[in-house]
Amino acid sequence: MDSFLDVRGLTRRYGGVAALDGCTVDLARGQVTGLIGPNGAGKTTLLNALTGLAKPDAGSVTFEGEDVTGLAAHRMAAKGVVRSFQIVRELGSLTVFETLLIAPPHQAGETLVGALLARPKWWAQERANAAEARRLLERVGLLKLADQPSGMLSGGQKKLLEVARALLMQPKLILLDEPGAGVSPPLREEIIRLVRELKAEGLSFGIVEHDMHLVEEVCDRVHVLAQGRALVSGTFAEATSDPRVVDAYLGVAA
Ligand SMILES: Nc1ncnc2c1ncn2[C@@H]1O[C@H](COP(=O)(O)OP(=O)(O)OP(=O)(O)O)[C@@H](O)[C@H]1O
Repeated sequence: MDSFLDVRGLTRRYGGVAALDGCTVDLARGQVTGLIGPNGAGKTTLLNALTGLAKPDAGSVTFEGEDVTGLAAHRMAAKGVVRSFQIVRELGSLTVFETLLIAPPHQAGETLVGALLARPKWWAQERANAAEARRLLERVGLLKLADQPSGMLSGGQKKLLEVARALLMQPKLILLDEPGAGVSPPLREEIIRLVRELKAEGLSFGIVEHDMHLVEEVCDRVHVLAQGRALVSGTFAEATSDPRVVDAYLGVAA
């Protein structure tokens, strides 16, 4: 089988809490994989561990056959694994265009603040990225808002801008943390359309999401996480009809 992203026995502890506890999941090339599960299941920690923001205590991550366990964010991004970063409120006075350009995390730093501190480097990259940034804003339907302060964007428009920022890094795999959260229904449909379109072009996705409509619409497969590990994997229909999953969501001890 084509090996894309394979997570084996990943463990990450915070004090006495095992946020990930021997988590084994795989994300397939060219597919949208949902990472779902009740609050505190370890979904965000998994995204963080895959993108250098949480160092695993045990286990392994392999991407395209190469061991990438614990690599820093910029190194994962260079390999083609990129996660979306929330647009922080303090940068709301920057225009949409500037916000897109200031945030190529694999280049200038892992955070927006890091990107700001690395300004000279950023200016050089800005010129190279400007044309591509315009193209991507058009792609996600935000070009008409390019000169507006990004703080004025709605929740859904911010999510679209986050996807554009991830795309600027020319990834193979995009990891999205709750793309449907705080998004109005029309823009949620727009995000669903965009993810499907990008998948058709060969991009792969891993999506952490509580909005089951969005998961059902875009995910080829889902892994249901509970208590730091994968409980059930399969299609959305298979997973959500599994009694163990129902129990996990209802808070019944596994
Ligand atoms: N930085 C941290 N420090 C301490 N505990 C943490 C930290 N990050 C996560 N945890 C704990 O690890 C567990 C898993 O958290 P995580 O955020 O990964 O779950 P989640 O599935 O993303 O939850 P949600 O759906 O509510 O966002 C929780 O018990 C959480 O309190």
